[in-house]
Amino acid sequence: MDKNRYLDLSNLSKVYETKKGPFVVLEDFSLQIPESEFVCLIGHSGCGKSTILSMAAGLNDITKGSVAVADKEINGPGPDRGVVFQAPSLLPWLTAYENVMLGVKKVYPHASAKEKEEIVMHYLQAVGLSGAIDKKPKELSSGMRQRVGIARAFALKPKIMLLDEPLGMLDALTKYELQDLIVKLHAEHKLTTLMVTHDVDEALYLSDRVIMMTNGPKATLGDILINDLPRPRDRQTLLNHPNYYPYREHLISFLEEQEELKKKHA
Ligand SMILES: Nc1ncnc2c1ncn2[C@@H]1O[C@H](COP(=O)(O)OP(=O)(O)OP(=O)(O)O)[C@@H](O)[C@H]1O
Repeated sequence: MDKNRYLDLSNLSKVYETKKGPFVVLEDFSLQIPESEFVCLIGHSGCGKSTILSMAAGLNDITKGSVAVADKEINGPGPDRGVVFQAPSLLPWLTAYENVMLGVKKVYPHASAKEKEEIVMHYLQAVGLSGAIDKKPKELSSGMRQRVGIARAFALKPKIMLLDEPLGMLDALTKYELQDLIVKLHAEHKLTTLMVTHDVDEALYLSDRVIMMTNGPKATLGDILINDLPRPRDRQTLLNHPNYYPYREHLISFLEEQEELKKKHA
């Protein structure tokens, strides 16, 4: 197995059929993510970030190109890929515990009841929810619901984690808490991760590399920032690092350039 292309997105193109005819959102997008790497994907709204993620998740047909996980080409969703969206789709009539258990039962059909319980409790504890396991989604704050979504994804022990703006709808404080949680989980599990975000500071805090996408239509990879800010990271040390602001400036300049191009072509 080639560990340098643990998640291999190869020459991806996506055409959506619309009333006005075919719409080429994405053209020839390639990205290889080595095992354990954390990659953030940034780009202007509508450039196709979620489209890439949903194709990698197997939830959206690939028009051209391929996605492989650990050398195995995917052709649909699978337990090898955990997915967390902006709002977790929890079943409202089940408790936090039962929502996580649902997936665990599917992925570990042969585990004993005690083993399954241990897995569920381990991940609910890891996301700081041991005190709320019996609460239903409507009794939880949006941050807590997202913690359940994260626990559910990790409990399935996927090979790859796909995060589509998981913190996009949270208030600033909750967002910081969950960023810290994601940093902690990544340090512990070293899961190969592809995460979409709009937030350049979040990208610099979490990632090993930041992939910048050009505008659509026909969006593709525009630039890559190698984020070698030292780990383990904490917010304050990062902000004081001499490379923090140059890296941030690099990302913002790219987005500004794309904004200018967008205006020119409007
Ligand atoms: N099912 C669909 N049919 C037609 N067009 C679609 C469909 N899904 C997405 N699109 C269009 O494809 C483009 C890319 O959408 P996508 O959601 O991937 O972008 P994004 O970069 O994730 O945007 P955002 O940052 O706003 O979430 C957008 O113009 C969107 O309107």
